[in-house]
Amino acid sequence: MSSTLQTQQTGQALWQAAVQAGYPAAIWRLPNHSERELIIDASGTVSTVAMDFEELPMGFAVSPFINPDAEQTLFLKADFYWRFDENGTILAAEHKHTDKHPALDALFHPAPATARKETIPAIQILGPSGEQQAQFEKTVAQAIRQMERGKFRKVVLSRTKTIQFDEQPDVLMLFNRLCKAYPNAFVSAVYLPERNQIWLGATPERLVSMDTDGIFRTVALAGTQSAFDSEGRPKRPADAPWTQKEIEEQALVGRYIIGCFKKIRIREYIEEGPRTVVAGNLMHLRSDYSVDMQAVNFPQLGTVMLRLLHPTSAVCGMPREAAQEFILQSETHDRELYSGFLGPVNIFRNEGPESHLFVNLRCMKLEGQEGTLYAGAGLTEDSVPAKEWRETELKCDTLLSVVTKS
Ligand SMILES: C=C(O[C@@H]1C=C(C(=O)O)C=C[C@H]1O)C(=O)O
Repeated sequence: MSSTLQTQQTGQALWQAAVQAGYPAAIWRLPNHSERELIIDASGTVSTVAMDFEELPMGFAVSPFINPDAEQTLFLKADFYWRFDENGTILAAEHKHTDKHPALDALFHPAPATARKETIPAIQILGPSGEQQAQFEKTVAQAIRQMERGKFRKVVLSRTKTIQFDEQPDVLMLFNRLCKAYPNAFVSAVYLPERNQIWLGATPERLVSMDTDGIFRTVALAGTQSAFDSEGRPKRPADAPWTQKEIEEQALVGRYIIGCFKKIRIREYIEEGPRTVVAGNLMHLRSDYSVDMQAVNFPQLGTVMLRLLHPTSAVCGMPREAAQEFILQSETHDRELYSGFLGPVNIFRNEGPESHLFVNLRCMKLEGQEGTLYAGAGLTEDSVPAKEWRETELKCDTLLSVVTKS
């Protein structure tokens, strides 16, 4: 490890160097943490792996929505790893390669980082059109009819919103703004050179976490309302009114998780909630589940549960197969990595490795100057099409308000 590197590089310069040289890179900040972590895969390509926490090295996983048994998961190896504090001071660094690696030239002697643009480039909203809104609402009505006929009980329908930046946005600046705006979200930016994409997001939904103490965690998150009242004042979470539709919708996600525990005969889980949680401009209902993996003597619990859980009924529906079929038939866009999962795997912190996978929500795919925002809404028999559209608008705003405000 080079000492020059430790003192002179900043997250900004390293990220820029990786992107300019075409090396896969991921930067993230865990919920309620201040440290940022950055990895670079020096192979230059992202591999496709089966998600197995016991087998995988230290890295960052990214999964598409469609990923049966999590066997087609993209994986960025942590050939280079740094941890920074809020001000960019390096707290820890770990490198698998020596000074001979060609990646080093690009990373450690980068072209001077272009001056930080303090202002965000202007954007134009390219879509959706009124026609797309009408189409979305028509599909909601179709889903309601199918649910009335008993085809499925819940389905999550999504849509996109396309924006065009007037010039290339500074991704690290947007990342830092998201970290500041949403302290309790998982904030990340992932550069995938083969796809020529950067995915940026601030998600409120944990899918599978395992900390150094061997505690497994997951959540049931659903139900959405604005975090502000009609006069724009923040609502008190404890006073948030939830309708029967939303309570039922969240309960379905919880039941699905408990069903997964039952399948593998885990009875010793702790369930807390549901309670109202704030996620930026929104509020949701959330129940938390945890299992002490040592106490149940089940070290593979994370891997097994991930395969059973994804995609949960928070992003797909229930029963899963029928809901997924409806999504694939009715949505007019490819979800790609939206509503998949992403996060650090086997990152060594303190005493041992930790893994934290989140559902890829409140995210934007950036291709050059074009950004695609994704948002979905959980539909049940009691859904009202116009309200579901409004909900997806609010979900797009979580990211949009941060990437456009100057
Ligand atoms: C599907 C999304 O969010 C999910 C759906 C929710 C809902 O239907 O109320 C709430 C939180 C998330 O589990 C999204 O943000 O795109």
